[in-house]
Amino acid sequence: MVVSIKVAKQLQHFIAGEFIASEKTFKNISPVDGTLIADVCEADAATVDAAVKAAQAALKGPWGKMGVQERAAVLHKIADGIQARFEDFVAAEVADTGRPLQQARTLDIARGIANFRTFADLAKTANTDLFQSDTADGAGALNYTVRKPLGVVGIISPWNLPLLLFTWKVAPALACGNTVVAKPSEESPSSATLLAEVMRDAGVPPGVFNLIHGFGGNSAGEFLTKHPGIDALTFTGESKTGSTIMKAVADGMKEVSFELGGKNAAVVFADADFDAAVAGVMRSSFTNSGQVCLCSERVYVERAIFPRFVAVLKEKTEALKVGYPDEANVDMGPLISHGHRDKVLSYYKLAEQEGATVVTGGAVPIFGDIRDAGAYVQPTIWTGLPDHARCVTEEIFGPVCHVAPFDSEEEVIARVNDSDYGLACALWTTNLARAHRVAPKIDAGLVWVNTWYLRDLRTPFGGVKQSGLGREGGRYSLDFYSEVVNICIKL
Ligand SMILES: O=C(O)C(=O)/C=C/C=C/O
Repeated sequence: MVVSIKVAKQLQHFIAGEFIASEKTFKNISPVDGTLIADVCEADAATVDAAVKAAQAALKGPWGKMGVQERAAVLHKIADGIQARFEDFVAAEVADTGRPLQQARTLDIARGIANFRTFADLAKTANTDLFQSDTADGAGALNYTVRKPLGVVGIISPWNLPLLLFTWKVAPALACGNTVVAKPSEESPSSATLLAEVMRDAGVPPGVFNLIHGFGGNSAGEFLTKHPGIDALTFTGESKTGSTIMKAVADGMKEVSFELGGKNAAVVFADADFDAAVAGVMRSSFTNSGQVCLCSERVYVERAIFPRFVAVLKEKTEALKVGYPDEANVDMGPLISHGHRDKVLSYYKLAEQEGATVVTGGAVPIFGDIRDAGAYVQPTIWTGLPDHARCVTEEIFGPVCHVAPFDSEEEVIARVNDSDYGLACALWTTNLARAHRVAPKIDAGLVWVNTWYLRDLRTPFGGVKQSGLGREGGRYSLDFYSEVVNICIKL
């Protein structure tokens, strides 16, 4: 049984505090069984323009005059609103993505609430700089910093963790006094639409939060990116889309924050806690059907434990329960769409052409029921590919990893770093000195040791190289979503 969705059968834009339909619509299809979830309105350039104008107007309204304490209270009211409709948000997220109910509850919706609360409190408590400066005349000067809103922030968020990543940008943008025009992915419009209802009911002034639906190129995403009224743009998604957006905003010199792709590594040393490392690599390879930018698609295992590690990983992977979102103990749902499944299956095929040994998986599970019309794939493990194989260098974004042996720290660090990406890495070792020695040598924005995807929302989050520009999280978000101004007073 697929979880019943509680959003309207037509998902509309939310502009200046009102839900607005548009002529053109597209279909939101369930990845569990291929049925229609809802028709979704597609914003044209005029609709996007109306949204940006509403956001600009709202800056001059009560929101622009609101102090940080009052603004923080509004963000807590939004969090309260999500909490009050928790199961509606779970149903919306699960309907769009087919993910296990349990994950939607403990990760996606819980983090939607946490993101608003975290940035409400950070905005209230974050200090800025003050320097007492010497001057030639001995009287001195004071240099202090103030943070001011950027203005209208354009937000384009992805389908893999819909509410989590949507609110990871909306919350700090609002906390810093901006207004927003936000476009969720066309693959996951439901929870963002519910959030618009919560914003309205929480009394967020009209025009502060505007929601538009649509696609990227030649659709809402492009119209938003190119709109002259946008003062900054934040995007999470594929690296190639990131560079397209960067070109689009270059003329207007807009501030941009990008959290992009990855081809993350997990490194398991022989001195690791074996069971913890297996469990950790299972999580970092198969969570959310591998559809997390932080997932490990490359696993390096010290040679001494390589055969045993692969054997146990195979056994655990074959024990994973792939099924309906609301099945008891389900571990993995489908991919987001048939289109994305075609991409992942093309890599499953490519791997065999590149000479991979398919330890397990590599195909589509046959359920013999309505799920066969969904977008499921088997969790998959490969070995035997060379480091330069496309399946070992290109982001697949599915439940798959390639496991390779290594012999020394120097060797594995070089192999991990030999990538166009640099988002995250997970190291597994019980040797403290090794952990502190190796972690800083990894070219990535995030390095976990003996864990994966443990998140403290105050920390900087973002990637190096093709994995992104800038950092989100804690005061890093406050700095991105503000103009940081230095004021010098001559005493
Ligand atoms: O956990 C977060 O705050 C976050 O940004 C996760 C990003 C995952 C991308 O796929």
